[in-house]
Amino acid sequence: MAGAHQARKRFGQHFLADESVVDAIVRAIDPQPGDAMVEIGPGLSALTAPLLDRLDRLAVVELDRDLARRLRGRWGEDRLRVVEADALTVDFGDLAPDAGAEPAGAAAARLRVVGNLPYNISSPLLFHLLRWAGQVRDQHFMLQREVIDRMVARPGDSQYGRLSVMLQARYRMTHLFDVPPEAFDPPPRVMSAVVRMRPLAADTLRQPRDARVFERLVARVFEQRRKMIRGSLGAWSEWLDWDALGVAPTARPQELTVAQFMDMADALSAAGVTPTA
Ligand SMILES: C[S@@+](CC[C@H](N)C(=O)[O-])C[C@H]1O[C@@H](n2cnc3c(N)ncnc32)[C@H](O)[C@@H]1O
Repeated sequence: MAGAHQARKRFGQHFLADESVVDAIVRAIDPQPGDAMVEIGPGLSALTAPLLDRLDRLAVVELDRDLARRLRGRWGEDRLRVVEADALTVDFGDLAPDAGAEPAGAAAARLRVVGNLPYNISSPLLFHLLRWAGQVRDQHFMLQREVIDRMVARPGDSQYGRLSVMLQARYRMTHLFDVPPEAFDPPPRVMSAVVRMRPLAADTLRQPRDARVFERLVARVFEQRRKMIRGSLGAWSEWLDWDALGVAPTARPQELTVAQFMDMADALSAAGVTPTA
């Protein structure tokens, strides 16, 4: 399957080799001709080719220079825009294939992001992509099963943490199906799965007063996940009226809901606390 290309471990290269899994992912994505879609890590085009069979155009972000060259040689620029870059540094708002052809923001608001992601950067990439959550229609990703368990974990679950809270504040996520190591060449050591992420509808989405305070608060308490939140918050805890919040200062972070984290962050912002304080 990998042909003449030698899979590079440092780029997390595990190429999909099972056609039935490719079909299942493409069916889940359900690409339509006019979609503004971006694929991260196209590799040897296991997903790219069937996506392009259905789309007018596609943009891809690939870090491996050899793979980027192969992709350019296979499709014309009018169909496939190859961005040779580290997805962690890419401005996805600029990438929608027909961005610029429509009024500002309109194309980006339809952005669909897909990919069999490099597992070594999956969490930072998910955090990076959060910046465009307001412009995204949906995201479909193959990830390590363990990462998807963390994304969809609920308060009280052992996997519930920073990733769960930050993503659930913006997205509704569905674990679609598992994919075994044998579906890849070379096979990874872990189980994989496919997740669908759809931004929360406007009537359920809550924006924190200061997104940076919310981010800092969540990061801070989960840095010491076994500690009571009052202890992890240090001086910040003095600004909080625990009774009014309905939160026990002795609670551990994995017991709190996304809404409770938002309430705490908003109380801190209202008190004038800054993310660096
Ligand atoms: C797991 S492979 C998937 C390849 C292909 N989509 C498939 O399903 O067979 C991950 C791909 O992401 C690329 N990649 C790794 N790190 C990257 C990064 N930081 N930015 C963009 N692409 C990256 C790798 O070169 C590889 O092509």
